[in-house]
Amino acid sequence: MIEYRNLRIALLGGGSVGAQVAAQLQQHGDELAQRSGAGLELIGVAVRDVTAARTPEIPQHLLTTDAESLILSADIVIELMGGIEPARTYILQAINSGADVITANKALLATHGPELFDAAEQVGAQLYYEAAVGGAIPIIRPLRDSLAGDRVERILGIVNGTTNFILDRMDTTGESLEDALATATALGYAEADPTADVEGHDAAQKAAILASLAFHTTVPLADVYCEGITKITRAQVESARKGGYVIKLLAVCERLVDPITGVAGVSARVHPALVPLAHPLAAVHGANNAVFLTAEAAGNLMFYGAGAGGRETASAVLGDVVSAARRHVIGGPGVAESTHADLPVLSISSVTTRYQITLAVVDQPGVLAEIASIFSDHEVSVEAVAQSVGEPVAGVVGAGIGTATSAEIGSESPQGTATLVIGTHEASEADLAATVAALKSSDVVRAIVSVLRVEGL
Ligand SMILES: NC(=O)C1=CN([C@@H]2O[C@H](COP(=O)(O)OP(=O)(O)OC[C@H]3O[C@@H](n4cnc5c(N)ncnc54)[C@H](O)[C@@H]3O)[C@@H](O)[C@H]2O)C=CC1
Ligand SMILES: N[C@@H](CC=O)C(=O)O
Ligand code: NA
Repeated sequence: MIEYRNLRIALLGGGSVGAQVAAQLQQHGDELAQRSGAGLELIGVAVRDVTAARTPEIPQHLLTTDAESLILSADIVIELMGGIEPARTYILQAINSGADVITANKALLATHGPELFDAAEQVGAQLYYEAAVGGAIPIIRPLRDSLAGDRVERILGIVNGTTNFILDRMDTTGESLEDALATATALGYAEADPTADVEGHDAAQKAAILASLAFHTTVPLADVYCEGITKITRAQVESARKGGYVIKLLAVCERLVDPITGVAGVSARVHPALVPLAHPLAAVHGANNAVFLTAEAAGNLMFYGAGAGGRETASAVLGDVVSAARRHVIGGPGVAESTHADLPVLSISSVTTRYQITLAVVDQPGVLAEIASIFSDHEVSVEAVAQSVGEPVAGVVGAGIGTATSAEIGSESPQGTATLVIGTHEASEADLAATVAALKSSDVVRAIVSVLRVEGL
Protein backbone atom coordinates (compact mmCIF):
# COMPACT_ATOMS: atom_id res chain seq x y z
CA MET A 1 0.00 0.00 0.00
CA ILE A 2 1.48 3.33 -1.11
CA GLU A 3 1.39 6.12 1.49
CA TYR A 4 0.51 9.38 -0.22
CA ARG A 5 1.03 12.85 1.08
CA ASN A 6 -2.42 14.28 1.82
CA LEU A 7 -3.64 17.40 0.02
CA ARG A 8 -6.51 19.32 1.56
CA ILE A 9 -9.14 20.52 -0.90
CA ALA A 10 -11.65 23.29 -0.17
CA LEU A 11 -14.65 23.62 -2.46
CA LEU A 12 -16.39 27.00 -2.68
CA GLY A 13 -19.89 26.41 -4.11
CA GLY A 14 -22.06 23.31 -4.08
CA GLY A 15 -24.42 24.02 -6.99
CA SER A 16 -24.77 22.33 -10.40
CA VAL A 17 -20.99 21.95 -10.86
CA GLY A 18 -19.84 21.98 -7.22
CA ALA A 19 -22.12 19.14 -6.10
CA GLN A 20 -20.84 17.01 -8.98
CA VAL A 21 -17.21 17.80 -8.19
CA ALA A 22 -17.77 16.80 -4.55
CA ALA A 23 -19.47 13.53 -5.58
CA GLN A 24 -16.90 12.56 -8.22
CA LEU A 25 -14.01 13.45 -5.92
CA GLN A 26 -15.40 11.18 -3.25
CA GLN A 27 -16.28 8.41 -5.73
CA HIS A 28 -12.93 8.31 -7.59
CA GLY A 29 -10.64 9.77 -4.91
CA ASP A 30 -8.37 6.70 -4.74
CA GLU A 31 -7.87 6.56 -8.49
CA LEU A 32 -7.17 10.29 -8.68
CA ALA A 33 -4.69 9.93 -5.80
CA GLN A 34 -2.80 7.29 -7.80
CA ARG A 35 -2.70 9.58 -10.82
CA SER A 36 -1.53 12.60 -8.89
CA GLY A 37 0.71 10.96 -6.32
CA ALA A 38 -1.15 12.64 -3.46
CA GLY A 39 -4.18 11.86 -1.32
CA LEU A 40 -7.03 14.24 -2.11
CA GLU A 41 -9.10 15.09 0.95
CA LEU A 42 -12.22 17.19 0.51
CA ILE A 43 -12.19 19.18 3.75
CA GLY A 44 -15.40 21.15 3.20
CA VAL A 45 -17.83 22.80 0.83
CA ALA A 46 -18.75 26.45 1.35
CA VAL A 47 -22.32 27.31 0.36
CA ARG A 48 -24.82 30.09 1.00
CA ASP A 49 -27.44 27.82 2.58
CA VAL A 50 -26.44 24.51 4.21
CA THR A 51 -30.05 23.32 4.22
CA ALA A 52 -30.66 23.74 0.47
CA ALA A 53 -31.43 20.62 -1.58
CA ARG A 54 -28.67 19.51 -3.98
CA THR A 55 -28.21 16.84 -6.59
CA PRO A 56 -26.15 14.84 -5.92
CA GLU A 57 -26.29 15.35 -2.16
CA ILE A 58 -23.23 16.59 -0.31
CA PRO A 59 -22.68 15.01 3.15
CA GLN A 60 -23.97 17.49 5.74
CA HIS A 61 -20.73 17.44 7.78
CA LEU A 62 -18.85 18.91 4.80
CA LEU A 63 -21.15 21.90 4.33
CA THR A 64 -20.30 25.28 5.84
CA THR A 65 -21.06 28.95 5.32
CA ASP A 66 -17.58 29.90 6.58
CA ALA A 67 -15.63 30.04 3.31
CA GLU A 68 -12.70 31.98 4.77
CA SER A 69 -11.75 29.39 7.41
CA LEU A 70 -11.97 26.68 4.78
CA ILE A 71 -9.66 28.58 2.43
CA LEU A 72 -7.04 29.09 5.13
CA SER A 73 -6.82 25.32 5.79
CA ALA A 74 -6.51 24.24 2.14
CA ASP A 75 -3.71 23.29 -0.26
CA ILE A 76 -6.06 23.51 -3.24
CA VAL A 77 -9.12 25.77 -3.44
CA ILE A 78 -11.81 25.11 -6.06
CA GLU A 79 -14.01 28.15 -6.69
CA LEU A 80 -17.41 27.20 -8.15
CA MET A 81 -19.61 29.94 -6.73
CA GLY A 82 -19.66 32.19 -9.78
CA GLY A 83 -19.96 35.98 -9.85
CA ILE A 84 -17.31 38.59 -9.15
CA GLU A 85 -17.50 39.09 -5.38
CA PRO A 86 -16.81 37.42 -3.03
CA ALA A 87 -15.24 34.98 -5.54
CA ARG A 88 -12.42 37.42 -6.41
CA THR A 89 -11.56 38.12 -2.77
CA TYR A 90 -11.64 34.41 -1.87
CA ILE A 91 -9.36 33.50 -4.79
CA LEU A 92 -6.86 36.20 -3.79
CA GLN A 93 -6.98 34.97 -0.18
CA ALA A 94 -6.34 31.43 -1.37
CA ILE A 95 -3.40 32.46 -3.56
CA ASN A 96 -1.90 34.57 -0.79
CA SER A 97 -2.21 31.74 1.68
CA GLY A 98 -0.14 29.51 -0.63
CA ALA A 99 -2.91 27.43 -2.20
CA ASP A 100 -3.33 26.62 -5.88
CA VAL A 101 -6.71 27.68 -7.24
CA ILE A 102 -9.08 26.07 -9.70
CA THR A 103 -12.01 28.04 -11.05
CA ALA A 104 -14.73 27.76 -13.70
CA ASN A 105 -15.60 31.43 -13.30
CA LYS A 106 -15.28 32.99 -16.76
CA ALA A 107 -17.08 36.17 -15.64
CA LEU A 108 -14.33 36.76 -13.09
CA LEU A 109 -11.43 35.70 -15.34
CA ALA A 110 -12.62 37.91 -18.21
CA THR A 111 -12.83 40.98 -15.96
CA HIS A 112 -10.10 40.42 -13.32
CA GLY A 113 -7.90 37.79 -15.00
CA PRO A 114 -4.69 39.89 -15.12
CA GLU A 115 -5.00 40.79 -11.41
CA LEU A 116 -5.46 37.13 -10.43
CA PHE A 117 -2.67 35.83 -12.71
CA ASP A 118 -0.27 38.50 -11.38
CA ALA A 119 -1.10 37.59 -7.78
CA ALA A 120 -0.49 33.90 -8.54
CA GLU A 121 2.78 34.62 -10.37
CA GLN A 122 4.08 36.69 -7.47
CA VAL A 123 3.76 33.87 -4.96
CA GLY A 124 4.48 31.03 -7.41
CA ALA A 125 0.95 29.64 -7.17
CA GLN A 126 -1.04 28.25 -10.07
CA LEU A 127 -4.49 29.26 -11.32
CA TYR A 128 -6.26 26.58 -13.36
CA TYR A 129 -9.46 27.23 -15.34
CA GLU A 130 -10.10 24.48 -17.88
CA ALA A 131 -13.83 24.48 -17.04
CA ALA A 132 -14.21 28.21 -17.72
CA VAL A 133 -14.45 27.76 -21.50
CA GLY A 134 -16.19 24.93 -23.32
CA GLY A 135 -17.22 23.06 -20.14
CA ALA A 136 -15.82 19.53 -20.39
CA ILE A 137 -13.93 20.19 -23.66
CA PRO A 138 -10.16 20.45 -23.22
CA ILE A 139 -9.45 23.82 -24.85
CA ILE A 140 -7.51 25.92 -22.34
CA ARG A 141 -4.57 23.49 -22.16
CA PRO A 142 -4.47 22.89 -25.93
CA LEU A 143 -4.30 26.66 -26.51
CA ARG A 144 -1.84 27.31 -23.72
CA ASP A 145 0.43 24.31 -24.25
CA SER A 146 -0.19 22.17 -27.35
CA LEU A 147 -0.55 25.11 -29.74
CA ALA A 148 2.05 27.37 -28.11
CA GLY A 149 4.48 26.55 -30.93
CA ASP A 150 2.06 27.53 -33.68
CA ARG A 151 0.32 30.75 -34.66
CA VAL A 152 -3.43 30.74 -34.19
CA GLU A 153 -5.09 32.83 -36.89
CA ARG A 154 -8.79 32.43 -36.23
CA ILE A 155 -11.27 30.83 -33.86
CA LEU A 156 -14.93 30.24 -34.62
CA GLY A 157 -16.54 28.99 -31.43
CA ILE A 158 -19.89 27.85 -30.16
CA VAL A 159 -19.03 28.54 -26.54
CA ASN A 160 -22.37 28.91 -24.80
CA GLY A 161 -24.31 25.69 -24.24
CA THR A 162 -27.56 27.39 -23.21
CA THR A 163 -27.93 29.46 -26.38
CA ASN A 164 -26.87 26.57 -28.59
CA PHE A 165 -29.50 24.44 -26.85
CA ILE A 166 -32.14 27.15 -27.40
CA LEU A 167 -31.32 27.78 -31.08
CA ASP A 168 -31.18 24.04 -31.72
CA ARG A 169 -34.61 23.52 -30.11
CA MET A 170 -36.04 26.43 -32.14
CA ASP A 171 -34.63 24.80 -35.27
CA THR A 172 -35.43 21.14 -34.65
CA THR A 173 -38.65 21.23 -32.58
CA GLY A 174 -40.01 24.72 -33.27
CA GLU A 175 -39.95 25.52 -29.53
CA SER A 176 -39.96 29.18 -28.46
CA LEU A 177 -36.86 30.85 -27.04
CA GLU A 178 -38.56 31.25 -23.65
CA ASP A 179 -39.59 27.57 -23.35
CA ALA A 180 -36.19 26.31 -24.46
CA LEU A 181 -34.49 28.62 -21.94
CA ALA A 182 -36.67 27.23 -19.14
CA THR A 183 -35.55 23.70 -20.07
CA ALA A 184 -31.88 24.75 -20.27
CA THR A 185 -32.17 26.30 -16.82
CA ALA A 186 -33.79 23.17 -15.36
CA LEU A 187 -30.96 21.07 -16.83
CA GLY A 188 -28.35 23.22 -15.04
CA TYR A 189 -26.87 24.74 -18.22
CA ALA A 190 -27.80 28.38 -17.67
CA GLU A 191 -25.99 30.93 -15.53
CA ALA A 192 -27.53 32.00 -12.19
CA ASP A 193 -28.82 35.00 -14.18
CA PRO A 194 -29.59 33.57 -17.64
CA THR A 195 -29.47 37.06 -19.16
CA ALA A 196 -25.73 36.40 -19.27
CA ASP A 197 -26.40 33.51 -21.64
CA VAL A 198 -29.07 34.92 -23.96
CA GLU A 199 -27.55 38.40 -24.24
CA GLY A 200 -24.20 36.88 -25.24
CA HIS A 201 -22.26 38.11 -22.18
CA ASP A 202 -21.15 34.62 -21.13
CA ALA A 203 -19.92 33.89 -24.67
CA ALA A 204 -18.16 37.28 -24.75
CA GLN A 205 -16.35 36.44 -21.49
CA LYS A 206 -15.22 33.16 -23.01
CA ALA A 207 -14.19 34.93 -26.23
CA ALA A 208 -12.00 37.31 -24.19
CA ILE A 209 -10.33 34.32 -22.49
CA LEU A 210 -9.88 32.37 -25.75
CA ALA A 211 -8.52 35.37 -27.68
CA SER A 212 -6.07 36.24 -24.88
CA LEU A 213 -4.74 32.67 -24.85
CA ALA A 214 -4.75 32.16 -28.61
CA PHE A 215 -2.97 35.41 -29.43
CA HIS A 216 -0.81 35.58 -26.26
CA THR A 217 -2.07 39.06 -25.45
CA THR A 218 -4.68 40.59 -23.18
CA VAL A 219 -8.09 41.03 -24.75
CA PRO A 220 -10.26 42.98 -22.27
CA LEU A 221 -13.92 42.03 -22.07
CA ALA A 222 -14.85 45.64 -22.84
CA ASP A 223 -13.25 45.22 -26.30
CA VAL A 224 -15.36 42.19 -27.22
CA TYR A 225 -18.29 43.17 -29.46
CA CYS A 226 -21.43 41.43 -28.20
CA GLU A 227 -24.92 40.73 -29.54
CA GLY A 228 -27.15 38.02 -28.04
CA ILE A 229 -29.92 35.86 -29.41
CA THR A 230 -32.99 37.52 -27.87
CA LYS A 231 -34.10 39.04 -31.19
CA ILE A 232 -33.80 35.82 -33.17
CA THR A 233 -37.21 34.53 -34.21
CA ARG A 234 -38.36 31.04 -35.15
CA ALA A 235 -39.20 32.38 -38.61
CA GLN A 236 -35.59 33.47 -39.07
CA VAL A 237 -34.32 30.09 -37.93
CA GLU A 238 -36.70 28.41 -40.41
CA SER A 239 -35.80 30.65 -43.31
CA ALA A 240 -32.08 30.16 -42.57
CA ARG A 241 -32.52 26.40 -42.88
CA LYS A 242 -34.41 26.77 -46.16
CA GLY A 243 -31.48 28.77 -47.46
CA GLY A 244 -28.95 26.09 -46.42
CA TYR A 245 -27.83 27.65 -43.12
CA VAL A 246 -28.29 27.28 -39.39
CA ILE A 247 -28.20 30.21 -36.95
CA LYS A 248 -25.56 29.84 -34.22
CA LEU A 249 -24.32 32.22 -31.57
CA LEU A 250 -20.65 32.44 -32.51
CA ALA A 251 -17.56 33.77 -30.82
CA VAL A 252 -15.17 34.89 -33.54
CA CYS A 253 -11.59 35.69 -32.53
CA GLU A 254 -9.14 36.57 -35.28
CA ARG A 255 -5.96 38.29 -36.29
CA LEU A 256 -6.78 41.03 -38.76
CA VAL A 257 -5.56 44.19 -40.41
CA ASP A 258 -7.81 47.24 -40.32
CA PRO A 259 -8.83 47.86 -43.97
CA ILE A 260 -8.55 51.66 -43.60
CA THR A 261 -5.62 52.27 -41.23
CA GLY A 262 -3.57 49.16 -42.06
CA VAL A 263 -3.05 48.54 -38.31
CA ALA A 264 -2.51 44.84 -37.55
CA GLY A 265 -4.15 43.47 -34.42
CA VAL A 266 -6.69 41.04 -33.10
CA SER A 267 -10.43 41.18 -32.58
CA ALA A 268 -13.07 39.24 -30.70
CA ARG A 269 -16.81 39.39 -31.32
CA VAL A 270 -19.93 37.48 -30.35
CA HIS A 271 -23.13 37.55 -32.38
CA PRO A 272 -25.67 35.28 -34.05
CA ALA A 273 -24.45 34.18 -37.48
CA LEU A 274 -25.57 32.09 -40.40
CA VAL A 275 -23.39 28.98 -40.62
CA PRO A 276 -23.59 26.84 -43.79
CA LEU A 277 -25.15 23.43 -43.09
CA ALA A 278 -22.03 21.74 -44.49
CA HIS A 279 -19.75 23.38 -41.90
CA PRO A 280 -18.83 21.13 -38.90
CA LEU A 281 -20.18 23.79 -36.50
CA ALA A 282 -23.67 23.38 -38.02
CA ALA A 283 -23.76 19.83 -36.61
CA VAL A 284 -23.21 20.97 -33.01
CA HIS A 285 -26.53 20.26 -31.29
CA GLY A 286 -28.02 20.68 -27.82
CA ALA A 287 -25.80 22.13 -25.10
CA ASN A 288 -22.66 20.97 -26.89
CA ASN A 289 -19.92 23.46 -27.69
CA ALA A 290 -17.25 23.42 -30.36
CA VAL A 291 -14.17 25.47 -31.04
CA PHE A 292 -13.12 25.45 -34.70
CA LEU A 293 -9.63 26.83 -34.84
CA THR A 294 -7.29 27.66 -37.71
CA ALA A 295 -3.55 27.80 -36.99
CA GLU A 296 -0.80 28.69 -39.44
CA ALA A 297 0.93 25.30 -39.42
CA ALA A 298 -1.68 22.96 -37.93
CA GLY A 299 -4.48 24.11 -40.23
CA ASN A 300 -8.02 23.48 -39.06
CA LEU A 301 -8.66 21.78 -35.71
CA MET A 302 -12.00 21.26 -34.00
CA PHE A 303 -12.60 20.69 -30.29
CA TYR A 304 -16.08 19.38 -29.57
CA GLY A 305 -18.13 18.17 -26.62
CA ALA A 306 -20.35 19.06 -23.67
CA GLY A 307 -20.15 22.81 -23.11
CA ALA A 308 -22.40 22.94 -20.06
CA GLY A 309 -23.88 20.67 -17.41
CA GLY A 310 -22.69 19.99 -13.88
CA ARG A 311 -21.46 16.42 -14.35
CA GLU A 312 -19.64 17.17 -17.59
CA THR A 313 -18.04 20.38 -16.34
CA ALA A 314 -16.86 18.57 -13.19
CA SER A 315 -14.66 16.44 -15.48
CA ALA A 316 -12.64 19.53 -16.47
CA VAL A 317 -12.45 20.71 -12.84
CA LEU A 318 -11.13 17.33 -11.67
CA GLY A 319 -8.53 17.31 -14.46
CA ASP A 320 -7.30 20.58 -12.98
CA VAL A 321 -7.33 19.02 -9.50
CA VAL A 322 -4.98 16.27 -10.71
CA SER A 323 -2.69 18.85 -12.37
CA ALA A 324 -2.62 20.98 -9.22
CA ALA A 325 -1.94 17.94 -7.03
CA ARG A 326 0.93 16.79 -9.27
CA ARG A 327 2.50 20.24 -9.02
CA HIS A 328 2.23 20.14 -5.23
CA VAL A 329 3.99 16.78 -5.26
CA ILE A 330 6.75 17.87 -7.65
CA GLY A 331 7.09 21.41 -6.25
CA GLY A 332 8.48 24.44 -8.05
CA PRO A 333 6.76 27.59 -9.25
CA GLY A 334 3.64 27.56 -11.37
CA VAL A 335 3.64 28.29 -15.08
CA ALA A 336 2.94 31.96 -15.80
CA GLU A 337 0.38 33.02 -18.42
CA SER A 338 2.04 33.93 -21.73
CA THR A 339 -0.06 37.02 -22.37
CA HIS A 340 2.76 39.42 -23.12
CA ALA A 341 2.37 40.14 -26.83
CA ASP A 342 0.48 43.41 -26.28
CA LEU A 343 -1.27 43.41 -29.66
CA PRO A 344 -3.80 46.14 -30.42
CA VAL A 345 -7.38 44.95 -29.99
CA LEU A 346 -9.33 46.25 -32.97
CA SER A 347 -13.01 47.13 -32.81
CA ILE A 348 -15.86 45.60 -34.80
CA SER A 349 -15.51 48.36 -37.42
CA SER A 350 -12.18 46.81 -38.53
CA VAL A 351 -13.86 43.48 -39.28
CA THR A 352 -14.70 42.26 -42.76
CA THR A 353 -17.11 39.40 -43.31
CA ARG A 354 -20.04 38.29 -45.47
CA TYR A 355 -23.63 39.28 -44.84
CA GLN A 356 -27.12 38.18 -45.73
CA ILE A 357 -29.66 41.00 -45.91
CA THR A 358 -33.37 40.33 -46.24
CA LEU A 359 -35.44 43.23 -47.55
CA ALA A 360 -39.15 43.81 -48.10
CA VAL A 361 -39.24 45.92 -51.26
CA VAL A 362 -41.80 47.47 -53.56
CA ASP A 363 -42.62 44.90 -56.24
CA GLN A 364 -42.11 46.87 -59.45
CA PRO A 365 -39.71 46.87 -62.40
CA GLY A 366 -36.32 48.47 -61.83
CA VAL A 367 -36.24 47.85 -58.07
CA LEU A 368 -33.57 45.20 -58.26
CA ALA A 369 -31.29 47.52 -60.23
CA GLU A 370 -31.86 50.32 -57.73
CA ILE A 371 -31.05 48.07 -54.78
CA ALA A 372 -27.95 46.74 -56.56
CA SER A 373 -26.71 50.28 -57.13
CA ILE A 374 -27.08 51.12 -53.41
CA PHE A 375 -24.81 48.17 -52.62
CA SER A 376 -22.22 49.06 -55.25
CA ASP A 377 -22.27 52.78 -54.30
CA HIS A 378 -21.12 51.69 -50.82
CA GLU A 379 -18.44 49.24 -51.99
CA VAL A 380 -20.40 46.16 -50.99
CA SER A 381 -20.28 43.48 -53.67
CA VAL A 382 -23.41 41.38 -54.08
CA GLU A 383 -22.82 37.67 -54.51
CA ALA A 384 -26.37 36.37 -54.93
CA VAL A 385 -29.97 37.61 -54.84
CA ALA A 386 -33.07 35.50 -54.33
CA GLN A 387 -36.51 37.01 -54.80
CA SER A 388 -39.97 35.86 -53.83
CA VAL A 389 -43.03 37.95 -54.64
CA GLY A 390 -45.75 38.36 -52.04
CA GLU A 391 -44.01 36.17 -49.46
CA PRO A 392 -45.16 37.09 -45.96
CA VAL A 393 -42.58 39.10 -44.08
CA ALA A 394 -44.42 39.54 -40.78
CA GLY A 395 -42.56 37.76 -37.99
CA VAL A 396 -39.35 37.47 -40.00
CA VAL A 397 -37.94 40.34 -38.08
CA GLY A 398 -35.62 41.18 -35.33
CA ALA A 399 -32.09 39.89 -35.40
CA GLY A 400 -28.97 41.38 -36.75
CA ILE A 401 -27.63 44.77 -37.46
CA GLY A 402 -30.21 47.54 -37.87
CA THR A 403 -33.30 45.44 -38.50
CA ALA A 404 -36.92 46.48 -38.56
CA THR A 405 -39.39 45.92 -35.77
CA SER A 406 -42.66 44.07 -36.39
CA ALA A 407 -44.45 47.39 -35.95
CA GLU A 408 -42.38 48.93 -38.74
CA ILE A 409 -43.16 46.08 -41.12
CA GLY A 410 -46.79 45.68 -40.11
CA SER A 411 -48.58 42.52 -39.16
CA GLU A 412 -49.46 41.65 -42.76
CA SER A 413 -47.44 41.66 -45.92
CA PRO A 414 -48.47 44.80 -47.80
CA GLN A 415 -49.80 44.40 -51.36
CA GLY A 416 -47.13 44.55 -54.03
CA THR A 417 -44.27 43.65 -51.73
CA ALA A 418 -41.46 41.32 -52.71
CA THR A 419 -38.87 39.78 -50.43
CA LEU A 420 -35.24 40.01 -51.52
CA VAL A 421 -32.55 37.91 -49.87
CA ILE A 422 -29.16 39.35 -50.76
CA GLY A 423 -25.88 37.59 -50.03
CA THR A 424 -22.72 39.69 -50.15
CA HIS A 425 -19.05 39.01 -50.75
CA GLU A 426 -16.71 40.05 -47.93
CA ALA A 427 -17.35 43.65 -46.94
CA SER A 428 -16.29 45.84 -44.08
CA GLU A 429 -18.67 46.50 -41.19
CA ALA A 430 -18.40 50.22 -41.95
CA ASP A 431 -19.42 49.77 -45.62
CA LEU A 432 -22.21 47.41 -44.64
CA ALA A 433 -23.55 49.89 -42.06
CA ALA A 434 -23.53 52.67 -44.68
CA THR A 435 -25.34 50.38 -47.13
CA VAL A 436 -28.01 49.52 -44.56
CA ALA A 437 -28.50 53.22 -43.76
CA ALA A 438 -28.96 53.99 -47.47
CA LEU A 439 -31.37 51.07 -47.89
CA LYS A 440 -33.41 52.38 -44.96
CA SER A 441 -33.90 55.74 -46.62
CA SER A 442 -34.63 54.32 -50.09
CA ASP A 443 -38.20 54.75 -51.39
CA VAL A 444 -38.29 51.21 -52.79
CA VAL A 445 -37.38 49.51 -49.48
CA ARG A 446 -40.40 48.93 -47.25
CA ALA A 447 -38.41 47.27 -44.45
CA ILE A 448 -35.02 45.82 -43.63
CA VAL A 449 -36.22 42.44 -42.44
CA SER A 450 -32.91 41.17 -41.13
CA VAL A 451 -29.17 41.58 -41.48
CA LEU A 452 -27.06 38.62 -40.41
CA ARG A 453 -23.36 37.96 -40.70
CA VAL A 454 -22.39 34.75 -42.51
CA GLU A 455 -19.41 32.83 -41.08
CA GLY A 456 -17.68 29.60 -42.04
CA LEU A 457 -18.03 29.81 -45.82
N1 LIG B 1 -23.44 25.07 -14.90
C1 LIG B 1 -22.60 24.86 -15.91
O1 LIG B 1 -22.89 24.13 -16.85
C2 LIG B 1 -21.28 25.54 -15.92
C3 LIG B 1 -20.94 26.50 -14.98
N2 LIG B 1 -19.72 27.11 -15.03
C4 LIG B 1 -19.35 28.07 -14.01
O2 LIG B 1 -19.19 27.36 -12.78
C5 LIG B 1 -19.52 28.21 -11.69
C6 LIG B 1 -20.63 27.53 -10.87
O3 LIG B 1 -21.75 27.35 -11.69
P1 LIG B 1 -23.02 26.51 -11.17
O4 LIG B 1 -22.58 25.34 -10.38
O5 LIG B 1 -23.86 26.32 -12.37
O6 LIG B 1 -23.70 27.60 -10.20
P2 LIG B 1 -24.86 27.37 -9.12
O7 LIG B 1 -25.59 28.66 -9.05
O8 LIG B 1 -25.62 26.13 -9.41
O9 LIG B 1 -24.05 27.13 -7.76
C7 LIG B 1 -23.40 28.14 -7.08
C8 LIG B 1 -23.04 27.64 -5.69
O10 LIG B 1 -22.21 28.62 -5.06
C9 LIG B 1 -22.76 28.93 -3.76
N3 LIG B 1 -22.51 30.36 -3.50
C10 LIG B 1 -22.80 31.39 -4.32
N4 LIG B 1 -22.43 32.54 -3.74
C11 LIG B 1 -21.90 32.21 -2.54
C12 LIG B 1 -21.35 32.97 -1.48
N5 LIG B 1 -21.28 34.28 -1.53
N6 LIG B 1 -20.86 32.30 -0.41
C13 LIG B 1 -20.94 30.95 -0.34
N7 LIG B 1 -21.45 30.18 -1.32
C14 LIG B 1 -21.93 30.82 -2.40
C15 LIG B 1 -24.24 28.63 -3.86
O11 LIG B 1 -24.77 28.38 -2.58
C16 LIG B 1 -24.22 27.39 -4.77
O12 LIG B 1 -23.97 26.26 -3.97
C17 LIG B 1 -19.93 29.55 -12.30
O13 LIG B 1 -18.81 30.39 -12.35
C18 LIG B 1 -20.36 29.15 -13.72
O14 LIG B 1 -20.24 30.23 -14.62
C19 LIG B 1 -18.79 26.80 -15.98
C20 LIG B 1 -19.06 25.86 -16.93
C21 LIG B 1 -20.33 25.18 -16.99
N1 LIG C 1 -24.16 28.95 -18.87
C1 LIG C 1 -23.01 28.42 -19.51
C2 LIG C 1 -22.42 27.33 -18.68
C3 LIG C 1 -21.08 26.94 -19.12
O1 LIG C 1 -20.16 27.72 -19.23
C4 LIG C 1 -23.39 27.85 -20.86
O2 LIG C 1 -24.59 27.70 -21.11
O3 LIG C 1 -22.50 27.58 -21.67
NA1 NA D 1 -13.00 23.38 -21.06
